[in-house]
Amino acid sequence: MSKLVLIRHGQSEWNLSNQFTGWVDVNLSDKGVEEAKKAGRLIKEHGLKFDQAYTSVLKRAIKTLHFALEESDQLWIPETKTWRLNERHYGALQGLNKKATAEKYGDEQVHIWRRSYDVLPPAIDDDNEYSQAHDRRYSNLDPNIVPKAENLHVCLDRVMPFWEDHIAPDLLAGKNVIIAAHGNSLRALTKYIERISDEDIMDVEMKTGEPVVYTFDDKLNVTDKVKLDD
Ligand SMILES: Cc1ccc(S(=O)(=O)Nc2cc3c(c(O)c2O)C(=O)c2ccccc2C3=O)cc1
Repeated sequence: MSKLVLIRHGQSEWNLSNQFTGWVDVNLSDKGVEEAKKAGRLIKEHGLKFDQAYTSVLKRAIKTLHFALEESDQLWIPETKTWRLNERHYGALQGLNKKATAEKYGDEQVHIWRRSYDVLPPAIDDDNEYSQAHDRRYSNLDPNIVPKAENLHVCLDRVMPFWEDHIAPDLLAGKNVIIAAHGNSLRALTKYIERISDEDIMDVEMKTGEPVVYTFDDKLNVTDKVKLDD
């Protein structure tokens, strides 16, 4: 038996200002810090002990993981960061708020993007202030891998190799794993674990900072799912 805990990062500064964030490395808001610490207290109260942690290469997820592990006295556990757990890349929308998006692209286009699985937003230009084209943390990646925009399908697909190569083997080895990541990268894992359809996953959204605990049998079938809250 093994356990997997998924935590969506606490509220970020751009969640607060309602801007598309994607791969822009914004910080947690004060509320987001409190959400992360509360997640750690809940983990401690439930006696959850981990063997391995995974997170993205974005500070809002990394700091959520660290606050939660510190509150549960587990900052010492092995930790791996990967771009594959990053949030969906919103392309040229990164940095725009709701008003600016509607003004630039129109309500009809926003409605299409909002409900689509396979439609790409416009790609971000390398000279856009919110582009990651020159970001050192991706310099070791094939430039063709670093996205300039992602649809939900592409985002979910680039998460899954990390599940296959790292997370699933840990769980099959009986390890307990904690992952602090983002709304859409966690959707990918939730979709696979719970066998959710392409259509239904559009309506699945995790709350910020609320730990979700999956229990697996030795064949990686889910035997229990619990959301930790007060
Ligand atoms: C920053 C922001 C802009 C628009 C909104 S919304 O109220 O229009 N709701 C909304 C909008 C979108 C989306 C959304 O989920 C949403 O609730 C998207 O998922 C989306 C994905 C790829 C490109 C564009 C979008 C998108 O415009 C919310 C927040």
